Amino acid sequence: MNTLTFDNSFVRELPGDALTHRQPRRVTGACYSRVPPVSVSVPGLVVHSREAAALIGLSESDCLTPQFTRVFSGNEQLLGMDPFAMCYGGHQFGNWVGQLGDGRAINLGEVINRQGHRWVLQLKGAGLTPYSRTADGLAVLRSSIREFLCSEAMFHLGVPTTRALSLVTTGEQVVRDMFYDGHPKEEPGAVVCRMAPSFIRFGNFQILAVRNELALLQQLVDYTIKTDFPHLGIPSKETYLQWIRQVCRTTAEMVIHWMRVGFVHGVMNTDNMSILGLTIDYGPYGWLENYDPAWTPNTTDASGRRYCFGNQSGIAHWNLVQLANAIYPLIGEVEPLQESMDVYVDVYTHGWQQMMARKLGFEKYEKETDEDLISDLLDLLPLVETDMTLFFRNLAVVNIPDGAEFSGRDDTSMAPLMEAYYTPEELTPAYKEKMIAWLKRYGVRLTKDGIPSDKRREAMNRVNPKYVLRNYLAQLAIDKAEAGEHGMVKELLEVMRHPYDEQPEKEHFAEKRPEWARNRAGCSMLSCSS
Ligand SMILES: Nc1ncnc2c1ncn2[C@@H]1O[C@H](COP(=O)(O)OP(=O)(O)OP(=O)(O)O)[C@@H](O)[C@H]1O
Ligand SMILES: [Mg+2]
Repeated sequence: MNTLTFDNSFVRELPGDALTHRQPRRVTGACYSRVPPVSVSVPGLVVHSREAAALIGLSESDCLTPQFTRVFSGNEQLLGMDPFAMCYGGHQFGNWVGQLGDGRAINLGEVINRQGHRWVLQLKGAGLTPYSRTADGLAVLRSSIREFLCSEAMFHLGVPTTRALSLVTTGEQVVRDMFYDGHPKEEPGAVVCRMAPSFIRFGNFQILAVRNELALLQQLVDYTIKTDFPHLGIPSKETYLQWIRQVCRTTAEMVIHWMRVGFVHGVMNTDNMSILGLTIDYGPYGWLENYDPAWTPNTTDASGRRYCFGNQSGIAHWNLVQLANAIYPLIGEVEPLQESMDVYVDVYTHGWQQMMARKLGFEKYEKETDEDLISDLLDLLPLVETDMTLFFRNLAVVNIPDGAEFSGRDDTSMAPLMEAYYTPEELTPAYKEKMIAWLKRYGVRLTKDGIPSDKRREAMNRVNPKYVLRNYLAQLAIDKAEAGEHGMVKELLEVMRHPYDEQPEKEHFAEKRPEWARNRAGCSMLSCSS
């Protein structure tokens, strides 16, 4: 542990708040406030991620020391740490809300690992900061388990994400009104240590632009380019535009991955958009079970569905426009910024098409055939409750003979897909006919590529996961953990380390949502209360 090397560039190179007390306040002329984590009474390690630990050179045995638990609960600071909370603002649900900031996240320091890579260590739930506004700076076990498991599950799925190093319980109770309906209750408190090369969000730039702190805005942009986009070279107007275009590309790629695996972020406010295109803030997120583009897990968003599955790409674009507006004063011209926004549309459109083609096992997207084939499938899926993950995974085993025309004459061709339907007994002959007709066209398309079935299956299985962090699975692990039993959290982490592999003894974790979970809180409905 004491071998960690820190290089705290953010606090070294950027101006901080002159005040050092913890009380919530408006912080101007600064990018952060120094604030140490609050000590907790009985820290207890629930789980850690060996892959995340390895990124900063920590071994398995390092993670099992009492010091590891002390440090990542906030009870001990290592030499070289210089804790701070960042100042940022944001658009929440489309409205500018002013200063937000790390209200319960505290950055411990920036580790430089043996390969020279920078990893910022950040505790979430570590106590009051100047940015806590009226809240308590804490996090509960329920939401911390969700954050920890999903961060690592996403990493193993190949989705750009912040990482989770550790999850500790604090031994303290935290009061939460889960559905904001006047029923507060005590829940166990917890702290997650996250890691990312940078936790800077769109909102870090926005707050400076809105306040007209333009010199500081430029300083933060220059710092970001120098630290996280060094290949762009010396900051200049042209560099700023290149930078924005790169943020457009990485953001598009991130959302394409979400669409590939069926992830719904749930609260895509501009303060939850990472400048590195990493998925950040695992709050009221959810995994698409039955394919329904209008689905959102976030109860706070139930009426508008702003952040539902099908809107994610459009919202990311809207958020990028807000970022472009924020850096406009450094460019002074609208046109090049507008053109940069087109990069997003371009990268998203083409990337999404290629991604869908790969999900279907094609070598590459062919507009003439695939445009209709894909859109017809996406029209078919919501007609009856169809589990997205199982549908695509099982599509690989639909029997389409190599080289020979796929007949798709009767129901038997659909057999592997039956597992994906929530009420298979209710499939009407008309629906089956439509699906079989689609499968027939799909078969013709596959024959055209001529990839041998086993090769195609392998390729499909590398992009269509078997195991995702189904909402009800996380909830079952939470129920057990709240009763003091952490085994399922660890077991889920293990399963999610190999999401594309068959794990015969873990088949039950690949099953579609059971009926009891359809309307249960935590499984299909989540609030922002965490
Ligand atoms: N319990 C809390 N105490 C203090 N501030 C909070 C708390 N919960 C949320 N906030 C703050 O409210 C704002 C919006 O919250 P949001 O739910 O997006 O973030 P979060 O889950 O706390 O954290 P992050 O985005 O860092 O993952 C942020 O400024 C956040 O720090
Ligand atoms: Mg947030």
